[in-house]
Amino acid sequence: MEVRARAPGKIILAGEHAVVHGSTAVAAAIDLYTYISLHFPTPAENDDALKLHLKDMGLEFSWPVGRIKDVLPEVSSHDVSSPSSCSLETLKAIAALVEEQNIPEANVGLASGVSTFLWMYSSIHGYKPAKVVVTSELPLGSGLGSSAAFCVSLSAALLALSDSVKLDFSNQGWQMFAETELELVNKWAFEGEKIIHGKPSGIDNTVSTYGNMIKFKSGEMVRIKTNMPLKMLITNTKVGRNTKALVAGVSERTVRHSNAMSSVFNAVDCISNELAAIIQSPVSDDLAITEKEEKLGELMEMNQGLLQCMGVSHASIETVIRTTLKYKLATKLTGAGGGGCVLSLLPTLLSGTVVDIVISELEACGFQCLIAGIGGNGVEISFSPS
Ligand SMILES: Nc1ncnc2c1ncn2[C@@H]1O[C@H](COP(=O)(O)OP(=O)(O)O)[C@@H](O)[C@H]1O
Ligand SMILES: C[C@@](O)(CCOP(=O)(O)O)CC(=O)O
Ligand SMILES: [Mg+2]
Repeated sequence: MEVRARAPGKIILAGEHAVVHGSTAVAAAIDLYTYISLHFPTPAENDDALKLHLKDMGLEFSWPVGRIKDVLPEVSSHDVSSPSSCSLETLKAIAALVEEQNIPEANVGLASGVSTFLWMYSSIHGYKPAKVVVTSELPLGSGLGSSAAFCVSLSAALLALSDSVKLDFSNQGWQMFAETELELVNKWAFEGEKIIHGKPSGIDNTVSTYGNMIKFKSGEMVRIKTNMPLKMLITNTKVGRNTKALVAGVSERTVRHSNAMSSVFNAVDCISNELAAIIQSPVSDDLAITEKEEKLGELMEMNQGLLQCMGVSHASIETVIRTTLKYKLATKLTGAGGGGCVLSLLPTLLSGTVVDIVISELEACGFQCLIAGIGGNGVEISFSPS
C-alpha cells in the first residue's frame, strides 16, 4: 500500500508577522503543491531502513531503523491522537542523525526540513522501515509557505497509514479528510512548523490544511468566502531568506520598542479586518468591483509600509514596488519578507498587454513572475496498491 498526499502553498494578503503577535491576518491557498508519497516495504523487500528522497534536489537520505531507535528511544511512545512539541533534547539528538547524512553546503537550509521529517515520522510510526519521496512545485524559502505545505503533506501521508485515522482505501483519485481528521493533520503539521519556524503563528499550516481563504487570529481560523474576482501577480525576487530568522528579528524589535510595535500590530489588525470585509461584501457591478479593488490596493500599500516598520522589507522588494507603481499597481511582500515573494493586485479591467509589459520589466530585473490560482482545496490524499 502506498499513499500520496498533496498540500498547497499560500499567499498572505495581509497580516504576516503581526499575526505571530496576535493580530489578524488573511491568507489564501494557491494551486502549487508539495507532494509526499509514503511506502512501507513488503517482507520480500527485506529493507530495514527509513529512506527520504528529496527528488527535486536529487538528494537521498537513509537511516537504519535500529540507529533511529538508539538515538531516539523515547520518541515512539507518542500518543498519535494528541500531538505535543518536540523537546530541545530530542531536537539535539535528531540533529546528530541529520548531520551524519552530510547535506551539501548549498542545501544546508534543508536540515530543518529533514529534522522535522525524522521527528514526525518516528513520532507517528516509530521505528518502522519506509520510503518517503518528496516533490514540490513551490519555491523553497520564498514566502509561499513551502515549509507548511511540507509539514501538512507529511502529516497527512503519515496519519493516513496510521491506526489513528480511518479512511476508505478503495476510493480512487484525490480525496479529502473528514473534519476531525483534518484537525489532527493540522495539529501535527503545526508541531512540525515549530521545528522550521521557531515561533509560527499557525496560519500557514492552517490554510494549507483547509484550503480556500481564511482569516486567522491567535490560533483561531474563520473561513472567508470571496465575493469578487481576485487576481494577484506573484513576483519571486529570488533573494533567499529564512523565515525563522526574520520572525526572530521582529520579536527583537518588539522587545526594544514595545509601545511603538504594539501600535504597528494594532494597525495591521485593522487592515486585515477591513480587507477581509471588502473581499466578503457582495458586489453589484463593475464599478463596485473597481472601487473595492482600489480599497484593497490601498490597504496592501498600508500593510507594506508597516512591514517596512517591522524591518522585513528588502531592496529587491522595493524595486518590485517601484516598478509596479509606474503602472499604478499596489504591491506588498508576502510571507516573511527579507526578499522572497511579492504580491501585486491585478485589477479586473487591467489590459493583458499592460500585465505582459510589467512582467517583462520585472523579469528583466532578474525576478520571476507567476499568476497562481487562488483559494483552491487544502490537503488531499490518494491511495494506490503497491
Ligand atoms: N519540499 C521540501 N523538502 C524538504 N524540506 C522542505 C521542503 N519544503 C520546505 N522545506 C523546509 O522548509 C524551509 C523553508 O521554510 P521557510 O523558511 O519557512 O520558507 P517558506 O515556508 O516561505 O518556503 C526549507 O529550508 C526546508 O528546511
Ligand atoms: C512571517 C509569518 O507570518 C509567515 C511566514 O510565511 P513563510 O514561511 O515566509 O511562507 C510567520 C508565521 O505566521 O508563522
Ligand atoms: Mg515557512
